[in-house]
Amino acid sequence: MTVERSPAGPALTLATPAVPLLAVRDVSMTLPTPAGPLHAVDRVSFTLTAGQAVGIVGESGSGKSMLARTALGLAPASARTTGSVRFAGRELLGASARDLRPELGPGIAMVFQDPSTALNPVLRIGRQLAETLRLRGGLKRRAARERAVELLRDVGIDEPERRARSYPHELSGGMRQRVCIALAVACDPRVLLADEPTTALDVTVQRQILDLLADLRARRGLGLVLITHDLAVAAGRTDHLLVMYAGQVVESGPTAQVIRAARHPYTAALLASVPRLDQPSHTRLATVPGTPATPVGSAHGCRFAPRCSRVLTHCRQREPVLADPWSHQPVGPRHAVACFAPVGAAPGPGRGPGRLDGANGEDGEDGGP
Ligand SMILES: Nc1ncnc2c1ncn2[C@@H]1O[C@H](COP(=O)(O)OP(=O)(O)OP(=O)(O)O)[C@@H](O)[C@H]1O
Repeated sequence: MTVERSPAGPALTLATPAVPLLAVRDVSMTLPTPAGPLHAVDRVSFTLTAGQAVGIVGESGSGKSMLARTALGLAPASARTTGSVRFAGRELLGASARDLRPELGPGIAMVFQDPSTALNPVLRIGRQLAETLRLRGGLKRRAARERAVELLRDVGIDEPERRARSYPHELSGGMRQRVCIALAVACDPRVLLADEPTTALDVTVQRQILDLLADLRARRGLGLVLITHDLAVAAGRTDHLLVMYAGQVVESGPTAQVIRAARHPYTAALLASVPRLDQPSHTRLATVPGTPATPVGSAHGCRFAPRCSRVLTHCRQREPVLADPWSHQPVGPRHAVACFAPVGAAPGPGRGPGRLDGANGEDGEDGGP
């Protein structure tokens, strides 16, 4: 909290930093499997403020969806969860589904990968929207019908009055996803969690849907959590990035900075696998070598070590913690990495996350997690 002097006189005004809408602190989620406990989410922390977009990226199985579900109190029934998730000041972890409904219903909404499974195939889309508005928004029948059409217009559907009478199968994949987004924002949520919202769509439509999410975020001051396996989707669309590997966040920082100067070898490998416009079309894309780790049972050392090009003996023995590589401070709002040999630093056993070569105060602040 900072104190500012009013220009009109000696009276003081207090300027508080943005209060997080969603504060995820040290959240872990373990699932029982025949091979032992699966640490699907391991000590993850982040915050989201109004109007901010946080991207969660990582390969398939890295724990992105499980993190999102745990944060919403939707982890599988057999899961063991620890940590804290506060939404608008209220603790969500450990609360029953019944207790959560009044908070989550209007407060947090989700958009999923496959719009066709999220819609009822035998109901016209206007009816589906109107039902949601009546049941969850408390609108009367006529007001709900009118609002449904407004919402369709709001998410960029042409001729919304006519389209409201369509069944889901009569719409394109992009239009169906727009309808799902309309359903998600129908009751004015404060947080929108989008889990691979464009993975099932072709590239042009992907861009339109991402533009729509950015537009809704700006107009409604929504906090957006964008989950994707594709760094290119998160780049330029999010303020802060969390890179997940085997259930852990291995790098966290302002998106532009992480993209410009990735410090974790895993992030660097993910970046190398993103196609670039200036690459000749026949260029073979790099892939992250090896297969993703499944965090089952107890393990020693860095989970990425078996696939890492910069691995040290040390990395197989001790687990690196997420820390600010410039200041040796625990994870803060700026760029942090969990690596003993971050990209840009001369590797050396026992140095821990430390000062990086050439690293200085050039990194942007985003006030993020
Ligand atoms: N219901 C479940 N029971 C047991 N293990 C599960 C269950 N759901 C997911 N997992 C495991 O939890 C880990 C994290 O899965 P999660 O779905 O969060 O990954 P992800 O990063 O979202 O990948 P994807 O994009 O493929 O969904 C994986 O090892 C996965 O196999």
